[in-house]
Amino acid sequence: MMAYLIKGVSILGAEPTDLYINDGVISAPVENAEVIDAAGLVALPGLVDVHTHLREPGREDAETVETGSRAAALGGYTAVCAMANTSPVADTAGVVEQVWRLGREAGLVDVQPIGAVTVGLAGKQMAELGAMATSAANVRIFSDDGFCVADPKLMRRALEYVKAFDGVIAQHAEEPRLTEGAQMHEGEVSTRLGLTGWPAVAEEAIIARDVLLAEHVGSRLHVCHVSTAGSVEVLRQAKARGVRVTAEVTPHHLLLTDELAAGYDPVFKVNPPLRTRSDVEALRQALLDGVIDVVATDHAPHAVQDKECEWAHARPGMLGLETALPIVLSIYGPQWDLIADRMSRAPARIAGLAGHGGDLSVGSPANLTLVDPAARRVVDPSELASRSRNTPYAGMTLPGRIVATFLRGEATVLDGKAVK
Ligand SMILES: NC(=O)N[C@@H](CC(=O)O)C(=O)O
Ligand SMILES: [Zn+2]
Repeated sequence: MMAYLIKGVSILGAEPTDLYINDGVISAPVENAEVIDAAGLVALPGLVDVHTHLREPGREDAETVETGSRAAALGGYTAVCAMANTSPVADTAGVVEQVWRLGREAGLVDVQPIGAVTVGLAGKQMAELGAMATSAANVRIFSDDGFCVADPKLMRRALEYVKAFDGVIAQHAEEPRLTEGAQMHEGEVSTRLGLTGWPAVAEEAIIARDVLLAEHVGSRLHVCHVSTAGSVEVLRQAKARGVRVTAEVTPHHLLLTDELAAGYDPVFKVNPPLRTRSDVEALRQALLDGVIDVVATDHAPHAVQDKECEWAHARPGMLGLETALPIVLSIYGPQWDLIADRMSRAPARIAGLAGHGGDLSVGSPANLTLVDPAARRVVDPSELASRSRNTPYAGMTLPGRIVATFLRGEATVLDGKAVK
């Protein structure tokens, strides 16, 4: 294994220093280390994504564990949690172990499978959560993401069940009766465009119900892709009462608004939908306050034929892994401690990923990324490592180039390029 000397690097914005990597950990100085000139670069703990869609098994034309892992490493990630809405669904020990194994084989990031809450994501019958938890994949997060666990009794039982192994239910909060036929955020723009709306209350009502359920049974709840100002208020109150709830926001909900639907370009179609400027402002503040714990990408690759079609027929979802850190930097600037917390430490804690989200002290696992905050780059979809092209940021100039990423001391990205 190669030893590295990362020369003159700023750890989380501090005064430049030399960082050694040897034997998989941040080490004391060693001889014969490969020197990386890191003048002007910032070192962060490797980013951790609690919400990634890798599409394998089933839709390898849109993404594979390997291509998604490469996109993640290039985005500065060292671990991603793979959502269960694959085909077949990751609702058994066999499927989660398959995804876990594919992640190991790709070797670019730690791929931590998420297990489905219900069989086939159908919302009727609880999946074998215990078998997934005790499998080699060691599943701790369970989610029907793509669908809401709408049945309150089932949700309650799932919350109770995962308590035994300190698991967490990650809810895609969408009351399905309130979003039938929905195409975009319900508001002025949807009225003007004549598209069926997805009202904010469909999200807020489920979050309100679920924090009460989590409180009642004393379990852990995680709320996926929070998108409205009202949801932030529900979460703020629940946290103030001590409910064990965590929440994520996506880069796109921190930046983009429903006005973008006006061009009918399905690249802007996503679930939950892009909301209004005042929602964006509330989400930005909630991430600062800690009411929202983490930035999660909801990286949702889709094949060309599923995206480049009429708005109504297009699949919802957008790419996220390769642009998440640049988008967050463009919004918050060099608040490195905030970024490290919301994109690495807190997600590692929620997902129970020991070894990630560390403090880069001597002896800790060398999971880290080096960023050049001064570099700017234009997002070119054809240059992305993802197998899909559905980025909403094409043509935008973003700050922050990911120069290198290390997974347990092995370089997965060097000079801005994937090593394998
Ligand atoms: N976010 C999306 O719009 N789509 C996701 C599912 C999801 O996260 O709800 C997908 O799997 O494509
Ligand atoms: Zn979702």
